[in-house]
Amino acid sequence: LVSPRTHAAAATLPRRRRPARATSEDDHDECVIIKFVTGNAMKLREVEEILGMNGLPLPLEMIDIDLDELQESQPEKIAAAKARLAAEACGGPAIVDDTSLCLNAIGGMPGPYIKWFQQSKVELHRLLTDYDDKSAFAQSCIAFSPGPGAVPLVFSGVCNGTIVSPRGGSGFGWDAVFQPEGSAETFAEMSGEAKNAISHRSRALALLAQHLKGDRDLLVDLCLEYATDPVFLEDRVHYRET
Ligand SMILES: O=P(O)(O)OP(=O)(O)OP(=O)(O)OC[C@H]1O[C@@H](n2cnc3c(O)ncnc32)[C@H](O)[C@@H]1O
Ligand SMILES: [Mg+2]
Repeated sequence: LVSPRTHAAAATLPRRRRPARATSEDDHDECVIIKFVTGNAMKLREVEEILGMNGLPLPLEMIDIDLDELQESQPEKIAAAKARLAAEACGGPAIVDDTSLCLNAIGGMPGPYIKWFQQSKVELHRLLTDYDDKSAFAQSCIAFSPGPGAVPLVFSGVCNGTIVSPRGGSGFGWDAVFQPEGSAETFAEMSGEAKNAISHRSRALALLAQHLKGDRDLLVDLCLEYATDPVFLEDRVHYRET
């Protein structure tokens, strides 16, 4: 983490020394809450399970907003655009996840368009009927924005696997047709803990947590400098009980 407004260039900038804080300022730190923004309750649950109580150096609050999503083939760009919107909607630091499922035999499609495939009820395993190559990978792009107007940072986690006929009753989305490499079970046949131990999402969140744990004071400064009066999208927002 580096000085506000330039954090994307982290590697090239000297680290800022933070002055000693008065008690009232320390209290102010407690106001910095990072919002995890998603419209998907199942994704939300996994993120809570993966990060647990102490996964990040600042409190994380889940907020249910179904953000508009950029249509774009590069998932990192989609996640970054989503994080920008999320930070604007919350008026403060925000984290989002954008997930792709890429089938290698058909050039990585549907990739980030997987949500629309799911909604159209296309049976994913049938897409590969004419292909020997059933391999696929799931990718989670987790983007963090310290506040409105900031350049988000994106962390990517990948889980390789195979597309199979649907098996298993737990999980969500395409979990029943994705069998991760090295496992005899699909994600939907595994326990939540087993999925979280190897999933695309947990890999991306581990990178995020590793990045944010560096210097808590600097992270607080960064978030406070971007903080503005909250601009809530009143008609689309409701809080989730945490
Ligand atoms: O509000 P957001 O966070 O965007 O939630 P979403 O459901 O729109 O999620 P995505 O835009 O990332 O779309 C990914 C699609 O893949 C599904 N999905 C995401 N993560 C998954 C996972 O770990 N296992 C199975 N399906 C998943 C999800 O239900 C969507 O249909
Ligand atoms: Mg989405």
